[in-house]
Amino acid sequence: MDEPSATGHQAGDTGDDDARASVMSVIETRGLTKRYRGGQLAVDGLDLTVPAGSVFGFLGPNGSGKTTTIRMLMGLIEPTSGTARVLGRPMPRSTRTVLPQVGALIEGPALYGFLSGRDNLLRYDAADPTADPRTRRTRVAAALDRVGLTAAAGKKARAYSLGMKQRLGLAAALLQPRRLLVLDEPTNGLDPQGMREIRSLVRELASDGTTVFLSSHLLDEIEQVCTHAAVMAQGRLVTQGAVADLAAGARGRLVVTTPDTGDAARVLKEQGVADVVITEDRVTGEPPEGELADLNSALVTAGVRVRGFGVERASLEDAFVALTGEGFDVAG
Ligand SMILES: Nc1ncnc2c1ncn2[C@@H]1O[C@H](COP(=O)(O)OP(=O)(O)OP(=O)(O)O)[C@@H](O)[C@H]1O
Repeated sequence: MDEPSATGHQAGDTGDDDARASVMSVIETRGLTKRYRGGQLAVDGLDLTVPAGSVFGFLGPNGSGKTTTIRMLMGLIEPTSGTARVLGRPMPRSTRTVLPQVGALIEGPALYGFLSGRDNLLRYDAADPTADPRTRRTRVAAALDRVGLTAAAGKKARAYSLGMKQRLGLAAALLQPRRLLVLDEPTNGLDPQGMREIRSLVRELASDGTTVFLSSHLLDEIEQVCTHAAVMAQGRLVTQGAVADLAAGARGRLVVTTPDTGDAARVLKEQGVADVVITEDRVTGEPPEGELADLNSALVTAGVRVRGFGVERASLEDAFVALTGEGFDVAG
């Protein structure tokens, strides 16, 4: 693949196979804040660090400030205070150097319905002053192939399904080699099949070393595709880090499967298990510190017939609840 054509490289700024790039933060913000004119504090003192090569999930309920952050990162709006660096350069000051190296899909792709998918891409590329017209057709064909739209390339875009439109938008973001892809809610409005397609495409892109920053209000989506995540709530960063570490920070629930749920619940409470809940043949609760085998043995000694005993793996949702004391409830 060609190198990005930007000039004035600094250390770790020359490509994905550069070992130095792996230690660089692709996105870094410090105290990033946006207060809209109406007084709404949309983003409040955000310190975000996105490692190179990560698939970074930017998670938060609707209205938590994700789109506002992305718009500041892309130099579309000015922060009220704080700083943002993308690919090591300050934004919005370096927009012209940085943006050619970033593929973005923000708020749905802008497509011409009367043009075919292929012609949309040709036109989009022609509007990019950094794109080489001599390689245009080849690059468009490669991007269509990448997103699985080769067979449908000649169809008018208005005949595309929502998922195909999203994929065409991704193809537009992939017309040139990119070091960073920024996708704002890429699966929003898609059916489960369309969601799966976009997710597997994201995984594939990431396996080539491209850093992917994607926003979502879907916890399980982040768990499925992301290596790292940041969680936003009401404009503030709740937590960030490797997805595995975030979930590991929260303890999973103890689950006992038994026909003797009443007795089991009583024994578990006596043994210090908190928040005991009975659902059908399962009793769950917050495991106490200490040896879990002792709990099992207390159940058996009390004559409780135990079919299953274990601790469920903590999810990102458990972590969110533990950190905010609230459920991860989203509207829409
Ligand atoms: N142009 C604007 N003027 C005033 N307030 C705004 C503007 N854009 C967003 N807001 C407000 O800022 C807050 C954060 O909005 P933002 O769109 O960044 O959140 P989000 O997490 O991206 O949510 P969504 O997924 O719904 O877009 C919300 O309360 C929203 O109403």
